[in-house]
Amino acid sequence: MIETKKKRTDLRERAVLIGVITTFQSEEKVAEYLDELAFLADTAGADSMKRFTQKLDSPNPKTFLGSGKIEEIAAYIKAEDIDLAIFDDELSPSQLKNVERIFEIKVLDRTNLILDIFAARAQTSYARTQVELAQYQYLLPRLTNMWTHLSKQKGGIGMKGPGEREIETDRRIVRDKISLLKKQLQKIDKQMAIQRSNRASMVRVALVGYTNVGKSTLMNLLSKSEVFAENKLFATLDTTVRKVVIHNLPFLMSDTVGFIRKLPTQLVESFKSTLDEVREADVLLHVVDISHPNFEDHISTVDRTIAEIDGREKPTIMIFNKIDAYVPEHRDPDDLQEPENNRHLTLEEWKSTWFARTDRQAIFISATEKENIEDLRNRLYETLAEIHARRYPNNNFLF
Ligand SMILES: Nc1nc2c(ncn2[C@@H]2O[C@H](COP(=O)(O)OP(=O)(O)OP(=O)(O)O)[C@@H](O)[C@H]2O)c(=O)[nH]1
Ligand SMILES: [Mg+2]
Repeated sequence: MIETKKKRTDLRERAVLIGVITTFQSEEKVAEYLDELAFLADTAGADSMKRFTQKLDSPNPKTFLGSGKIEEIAAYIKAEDIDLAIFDDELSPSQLKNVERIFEIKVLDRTNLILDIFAARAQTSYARTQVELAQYQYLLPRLTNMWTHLSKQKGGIGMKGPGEREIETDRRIVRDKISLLKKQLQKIDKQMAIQRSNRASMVRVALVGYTNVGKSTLMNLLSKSEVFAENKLFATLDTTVRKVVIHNLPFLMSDTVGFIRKLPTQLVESFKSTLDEVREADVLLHVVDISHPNFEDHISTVDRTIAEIDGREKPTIMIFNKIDAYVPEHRDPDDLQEPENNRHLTLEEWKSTWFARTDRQAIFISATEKENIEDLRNRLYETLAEIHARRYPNNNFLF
């Protein structure tokens, strides 16, 4: 037989990314979403070979995209030996099936990809159980037509977890599995609640923020411990709690899972217990990567997710991290047009905007360059000492 395709030596999969431009999603926004999708794909172990976008007023009910675009992508997939097509938007189960038939490769959406990364990264049995529950919940409505026509041996991205083993299983078994997992989680939750209540008389602080902003790096810095940090999305899946002492004030600090746009609702649901740390915290430290072009969107995503977890307003300190990497976008001084976004603002301008706000404190730091960390410590001390004194009037930590 003649070898038509070039031999592939690496283990990484080759992916195409697909997004749609609509009245709600400008071309610029879609480009940003696809950047993030490419980062997610990279974290999952796939190289993004090409991006396809289409302007759509409403998605095609059968194939999501129009038939011309579908054919164009299918041709590319064949010619370039692509393993995986990833949509930024969620497809209906039948659209997914139809597109898979035409492309003859795995088709994932953003939710699926995030679930896959979580599955690969879950370390403890608690995290694994949570992810598994989310996967089954995602699988349930798609069970009748998921991947049945694809080779089951192939494996790889999107095939970890229940999808791979139990394609033929009927919904009843999946439902049983879901309720079993829920019971297991409840049991662990109870144990964790007891553990939490044993941590007596200490003020509690939770680090929250978008994924990859530097939460774990900051945790390491403040607690002088070693928490896994790296330039990948969702490096942290399990909440880590450390005792931190600033001057003479001890408190508990927890590092939590990062948030992301369109974090699958199933995941938010099953991670709610992990996020009890957030719910039970006295103060939130909302870490932001100011060097990221979309950091303002990230702030709103995180605020929205926090509101979902716990509606109550909590004292929040905004920590703008990575100031060492912040570069304002160049803007022609003669340009009189209203700028489309705030990316031209200097760091000083950002500071004065945030310092002027009365609802939230803000501080600007670099965790890796250790810039402004003393300020942060002092700020934390002031805020926490006050809470501590109010809550434990007889426990005089000062002397
Ligand atoms: N330039 C720069 N990079 C930083 C800074 N702080 C953290 N990083 C880098 O940002 C990346 C992500 O850091 P993490 O601490 O893992 O981020 P995280 O928020 O815990 O991420 P998840 O656990 O994935 O949600 C790492 O490569 C860090 O080295 C900083 O102040 N400046
Ligand atoms: Mg982390």
